[in-house]
Amino acid sequence: MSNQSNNSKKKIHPQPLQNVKVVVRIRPISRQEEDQNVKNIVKCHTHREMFLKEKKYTFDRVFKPTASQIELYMNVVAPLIQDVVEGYNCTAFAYGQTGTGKTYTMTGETCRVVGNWKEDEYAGIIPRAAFHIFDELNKMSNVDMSVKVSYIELYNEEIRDLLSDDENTLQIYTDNKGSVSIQGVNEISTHDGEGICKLFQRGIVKRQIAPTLMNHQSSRSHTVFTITVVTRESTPSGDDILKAGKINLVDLAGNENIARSGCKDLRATELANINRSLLTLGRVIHALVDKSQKHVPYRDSKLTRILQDSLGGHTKTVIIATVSPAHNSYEETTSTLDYATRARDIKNTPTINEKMTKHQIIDGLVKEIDRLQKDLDAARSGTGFYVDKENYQKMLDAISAVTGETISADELTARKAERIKNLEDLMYAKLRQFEETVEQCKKHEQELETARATMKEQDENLEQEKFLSKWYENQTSEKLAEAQRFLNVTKTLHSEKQILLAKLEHQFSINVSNEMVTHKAVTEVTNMIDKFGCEETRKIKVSEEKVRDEFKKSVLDLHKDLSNSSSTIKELSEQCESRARKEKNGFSVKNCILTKTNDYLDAIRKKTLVFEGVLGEYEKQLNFLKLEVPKMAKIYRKNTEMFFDKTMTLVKTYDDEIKNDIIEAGNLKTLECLNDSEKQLKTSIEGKENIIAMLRQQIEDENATLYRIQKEKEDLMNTDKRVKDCISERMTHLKSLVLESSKDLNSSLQLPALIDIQGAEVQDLFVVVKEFEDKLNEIASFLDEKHEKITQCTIEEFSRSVSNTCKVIEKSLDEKVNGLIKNIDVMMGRSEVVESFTLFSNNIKQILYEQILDKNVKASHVGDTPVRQSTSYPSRIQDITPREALIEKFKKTMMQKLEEHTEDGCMENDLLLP
Ligand SMILES: Nc1ncnc2c1ncn2[C@@H]1O[C@H](COP(=O)(O)OP(=O)(O)OP(=O)(O)O)[C@@H](O)[C@H]1O
Repeated sequence: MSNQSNNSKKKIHPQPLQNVKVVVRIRPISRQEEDQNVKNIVKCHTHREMFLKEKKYTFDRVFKPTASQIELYMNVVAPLIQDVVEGYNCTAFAYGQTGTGKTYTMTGETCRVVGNWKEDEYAGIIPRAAFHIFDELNKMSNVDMSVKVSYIELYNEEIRDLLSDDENTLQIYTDNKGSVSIQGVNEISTHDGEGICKLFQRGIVKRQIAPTLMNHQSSRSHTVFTITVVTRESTPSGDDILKAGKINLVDLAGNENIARSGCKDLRATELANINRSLLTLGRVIHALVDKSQKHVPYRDSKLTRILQDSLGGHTKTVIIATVSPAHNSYEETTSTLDYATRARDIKNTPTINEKMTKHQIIDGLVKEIDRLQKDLDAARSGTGFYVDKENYQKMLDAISAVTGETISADELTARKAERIKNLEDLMYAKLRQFEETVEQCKKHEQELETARATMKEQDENLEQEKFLSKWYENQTSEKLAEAQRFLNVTKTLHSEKQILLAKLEHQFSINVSNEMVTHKAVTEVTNMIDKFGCEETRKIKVSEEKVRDEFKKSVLDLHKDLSNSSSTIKELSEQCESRARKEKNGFSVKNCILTKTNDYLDAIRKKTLVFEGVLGEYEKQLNFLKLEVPKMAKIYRKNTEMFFDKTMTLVKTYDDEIKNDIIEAGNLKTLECLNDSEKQLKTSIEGKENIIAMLRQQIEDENATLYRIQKEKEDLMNTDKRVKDCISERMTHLKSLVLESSKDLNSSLQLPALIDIQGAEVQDLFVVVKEFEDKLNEIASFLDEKHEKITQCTIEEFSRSVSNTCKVIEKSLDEKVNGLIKNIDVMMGRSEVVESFTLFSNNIKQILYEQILDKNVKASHVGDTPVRQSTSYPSRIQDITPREALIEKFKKTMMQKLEEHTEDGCMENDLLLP
């Protein structure tokens, strides 16, 4: 049975009258028409007005040939879709001459949607509406919905179901409320737009199409594609609001004249039928508009019967009149536009089909059963077909109401006969329906029983749930209070945590920065110590090497000089000795010289010893320094590392006071270390100063000795000079004497000859000899004297030589002494080392103060530290009683109450909740 038969159960709310909406779509000139050089005789004036030649027409909308499918859909059909979902019945049908675009408008070129229905350029109304309906339904929430589709064809005045596999024709019937239904039409449920399109495609292939002269794919039947939407919404009162709306999308076959269409035989019969139904449609429209006509000939054709509700009924209707702009279609276009113009005056009363509650349905069914029961009783009690008198009267009234005519008895009899036939059909249908309904009632009764039992159970459950919910309510408020307490504690802890975190962050940033400062300072100090240690060690090494070389050289030179001196002196002594040997008193001179020389050598040896002693001392000092400097560097390094480690440990603690104390302690410790180092240095410096003083003393002693030696040397030199002068004088004198003596000696050698010869003269000779002897004695004494003088000269010469040698030695010694003094100066450089140490330690102190203490970031005040206090909060969260235990408790309570009530004889079901 069609969904339309259910209309009898629907509650219909009358609505204000609403004119049928009429739009016109002008097709573009086709290629065929272009070839025929047809003239365009249709012009659009505004979007509501158009001209056919000079005649002006006004419609709800006029679509130009260029108007797109989507433009037409959005303006004409889209508003109806919303109405359908609301529960209205709507109809959109295309009417017009064959080949003017009815199928193009309703179906489109491919009878489906490609992509989004709002964007596809070519889809017609039906596929687009299929998707649009689901878009609208999907916007609704908490609504059950069902969408059904039916598709019928009216061909040669016979109705065929395009969605059914059998070829049976279907019957139309009108129910007692005047609603037209098609018996047995297939209504197929679908869940999406795609599903609707598929059904549409399934049906369309069965549609009667044939080529005509006017359209090579001319639709030879009228089709009605119906989408029914039922929504069910539950109200808080428990009733269901049912809304049932539908849209009929009608594609009529084209009106055409047989001659132009070129139809013959079968096609001509087809055309005659098409034209008849369209003619009736025209008459119906005319009758609806013409107030003088009381009878609307819906029944004259099946098309008008199907469209009865859409024309002057409760449906919202839109007519799309399609026209060709070609001059050779002038007559058909005029006819279509005249139709359309007339149709604009048709008035409908659209109503929403809604609100069918369960109770109302049951009431309706009971009444229907009652009525049918009466009919059945009447039929059983008589022969033939009987209808209950009251029902019969209602039928008559209904006929009068529908036709609105006063009819003659014969007419009435004829109509009654037809009506009775219809009623017979209906009766059988109703009987079947009745039986089905009785079955359903039984089923419903059973369901009712089950529902009652379920309700009872649910009541009990409800009590139990009330009990549980009350209990949970109490628990919830307790838990809420507990949670609030926790919340307060958490809030306090959170704010304290924020303060502590801020402090911690602040402290951490200080620590990081201090760590960097300290690290930098320590690195600098360590580098300085390393550099200092290296530099000083290098300096000491250099000076040590230098001094050692100098000393070695000095000592070597000294030894060399001494050996040279010794050999020179030896030589001189030998010379002297040989000379002295020639002289009488030579030994005494030699001894004298040797004694002097030995004295001198002794003095030099002594000096050498002193030098060697100084050198030894100096080496000792050097060795001491060599050991001392790395030790001190080590101590510095150790102290600094110690300080760094301590500072590192300290910066990792958060307590400012402790930190400051420890930093101070660290600084004190460092200072102590520095002081210790300073003291050690001082002691070392003092030691070095003593050594230097001692060395100075030694140098002074050496200087004194040197001075003495110099003095002695000077004395010696003076003596030498004198001896030398004397010797040279004597030598000169002696030489002259020897010369003279030799002269005298030569002359004396001539005397004996003179005696022999001159005897007389012997006396004279003796005298002369005596004189000679005297002279010899004189010469001897003179020679003695001379000898003495010569010895003196030799001594002087020797002294001079010695003096020269001594000068050389002295010069060499001077150089050595100067070298020694220089070396002592180099040694004095140790005081520079000490000074560098002092400077260095001061630098370190400064760095430690400036880099660490001054640059160390002092902690600033970051909020008050939260006061230590005990926070009270529940140490354990009580478990929630399990549901099963609660249900057990509830049951017990119920049993107790029941017993108490039974004892009291009270039957009230007023068990109190806990
Ligand atoms: N607005 C339009 N724009 C473009 N082409 C159109 C338009 N209207 C119709 N046509 C074309 O005109 C031809 C005939 O259209 P259609 O089959 O829809 O006419 P019809 O009115 O349904 O004819 P019939 O009554 O014979 O079935 C088709 O080829 C169609 O593509």
